Amino acid sequence: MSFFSKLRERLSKSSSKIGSGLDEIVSEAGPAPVQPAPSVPAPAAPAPRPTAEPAAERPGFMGRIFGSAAPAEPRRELDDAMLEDLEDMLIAADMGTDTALRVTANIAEGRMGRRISATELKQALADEVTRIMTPVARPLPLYPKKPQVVLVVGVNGSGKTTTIGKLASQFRTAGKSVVIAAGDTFRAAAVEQLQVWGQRAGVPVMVAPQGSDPASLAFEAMTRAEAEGADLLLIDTAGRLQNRADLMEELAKIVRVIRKKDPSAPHNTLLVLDATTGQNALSQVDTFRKLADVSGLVMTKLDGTARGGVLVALADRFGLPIHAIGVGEQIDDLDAFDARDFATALVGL
Ligand SMILES: Nc1nc2c(ncn2[C@@H]2O[C@H](COP(=O)(O)OP(=O)(O)OP(=O)(O)O)[C@@H](O)[C@H]2O)c(=O)[nH]1
Repeated sequence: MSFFSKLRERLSKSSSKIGSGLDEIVSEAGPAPVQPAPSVPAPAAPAPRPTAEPAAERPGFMGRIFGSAAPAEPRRELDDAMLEDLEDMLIAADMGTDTALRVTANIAEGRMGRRISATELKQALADEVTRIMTPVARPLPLYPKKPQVVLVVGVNGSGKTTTIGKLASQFRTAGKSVVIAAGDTFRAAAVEQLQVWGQRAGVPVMVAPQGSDPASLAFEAMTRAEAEGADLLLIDTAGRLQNRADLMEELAKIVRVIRKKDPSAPHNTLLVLDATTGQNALSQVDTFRKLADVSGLVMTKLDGTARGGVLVALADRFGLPIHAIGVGEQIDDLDAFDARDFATALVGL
């Protein structure tokens, strides 16, 4: 199955919320406007011929020639009330107030007073989402630097381990050599999980005794990656946010230590976000940008949530590159982020 088909299928909670929201908004229209009465009296209608079919269902002349046309879609005049409904629906779909307002205003431009269908509205929304997201849809940049050091940050449970496993596997498939460092040394379960992913991906995972200093593990991993001429070093980190000062110090120390080996490292700092947290993802970006020099985002768990609209809010507010999205727990359920594919799937087109 192509990733786009998977995305369409797995984004269905978000897309059915948005898609059916737009259908409802349009169907809330009152009766179609009354046509002005013809100035010339119409000729008396011929007496209806007895027929099994109601006359209204008979196809017109063009329909008889080209085959029967689909029933016309309901339409609603785009006015202030409809825009307000649209804005509320976008906010409910986790796009955030500012983004919802901007998107609504852009959709209104040039369309006020026109009677539009749900399909036209979906198309207009997909265009707006694509416009916002195109500048941030950038795959993880790869540098000739060996090893390219990728620091992976994010709160516990956001999907860091899984993302590292999936990335490692994809890089391996692309012929790159990879080393993983299990930098959350406090959580034995996290280390074990990373080892399982490493096995699946065929990538060595460097671990340290529970509770030991993650920075010294990072240094050892850097030494090994250099010695082996590895293309990439992926470093997992702890995600405890209860004590930000500790976490900040831990991350800063990892960076200090790897810079002893390569002053330009880390080359990427990926923040992994869980789509099911909705608007909370915005405050996580704020927090992690203060803790680390976040260079790009990965959004996981877009399957199984109706809150996928938050990715639009993130793109609009921060403009940070979105490198990849996750739509499941399997190794091939992560792929580069494509703005048009995402927008189309999100609105249910
Ligand atoms: N449905 C779904 N589940 C995912 C996705 N990505 C990760 N998960 C699941 O989310 C859970 C947490 O993922 P982890 O990769 O362990 O998250 P973490 O950030 O490393 O968390 P810690 O190990 O607690 O630090 C696991 O059960 C994963 O299988 C995704 O894209 N979709």
